[in-house]
Amino acid sequence: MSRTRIKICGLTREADVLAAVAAGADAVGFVFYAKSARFVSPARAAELARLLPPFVTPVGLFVNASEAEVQAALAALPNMLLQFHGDESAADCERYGRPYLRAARMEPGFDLLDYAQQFSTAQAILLDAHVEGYGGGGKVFDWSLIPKNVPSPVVLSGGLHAGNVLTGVLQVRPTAVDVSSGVEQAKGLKDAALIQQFCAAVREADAEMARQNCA
Ligand SMILES: O=C(O)c1ccccc1N[C@@H]1O[C@H](COP(=O)(O)O)[C@@H](O)[C@H]1O
Repeated sequence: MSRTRIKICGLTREADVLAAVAAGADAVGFVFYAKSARFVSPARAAELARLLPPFVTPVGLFVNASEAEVQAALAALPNMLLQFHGDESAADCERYGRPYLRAARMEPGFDLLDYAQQFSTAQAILLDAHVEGYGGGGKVFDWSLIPKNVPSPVVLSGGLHAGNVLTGVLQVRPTAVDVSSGVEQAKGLKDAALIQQFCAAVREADAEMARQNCA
C-alpha cells in the first residue's frame, strides 16, 4: 500500500518552504488569489520554488483566475500542478493541458459523485469545507459526507492539523492530505514545529494502516 502524500499550502517565506521539505512534504502550494492573505506573485513563487529539491511538486492555487493570470503563473513556474478552487468549469481547468486538482466545497446535499464525473480529467478531487471566501478557512467538514465509491483519487483538506489528521487519514483513506491554517502561527506564516508534527501524524496513520493490513 502506498503512503499518504502530503501537501503544505499557502507558503510565502523561504524558511517555510525549507521546513515543509525537511518534514517530508510531497508538494507545496502557492496561492495566486489576490484576496488571500497568503497571496504570492508568480515571481515570488518562482523564487520560493527554487528551494525545492527534485520530486517535491509546486502547486499553484487559483480562484476564478483569468486565462492570462494562469498563463503568467505557468510562465514563471512551468512544472507546476494546477489547483482550481473557485467556480471553474471542467473546460476552464483543462484549457492549459496541465494536470490539475479540482477543489470541491463539501456541505450536506453536495453530490460529490456527480461532481467527480464532471471533473473526471482531474488528477484528484480535493475536498474542502464550504466556507465563505472559497477556502483556506481552517474549517473541518463532516467526513461522513464522503461516499465510499468516489471514482477519482481524493485529497482530504479543510481544517486539518496534527491533532485530527491521523483520524482523517484512517477514516477517509485519501491519496493525499492538504493543510494550510493548521500549520500556521498567523495567516501566511507557517510554523516549522507544527509542520513537523503534522507530517509525523500522517506517517503514524500510514503505519497504523500497514499494521491493519498485516493483521
Ligand atoms: O489559503 C487560502 O487562502 C485559500 C484561499 C482560497 C481558496 C483556498 C485556499 N486555501 C486552500 O484551502 C484548503 C483548506 O485550507 P485550511 O487547511 O482549512 O486552511 C487548502 O487546500 C488550502 O490550500
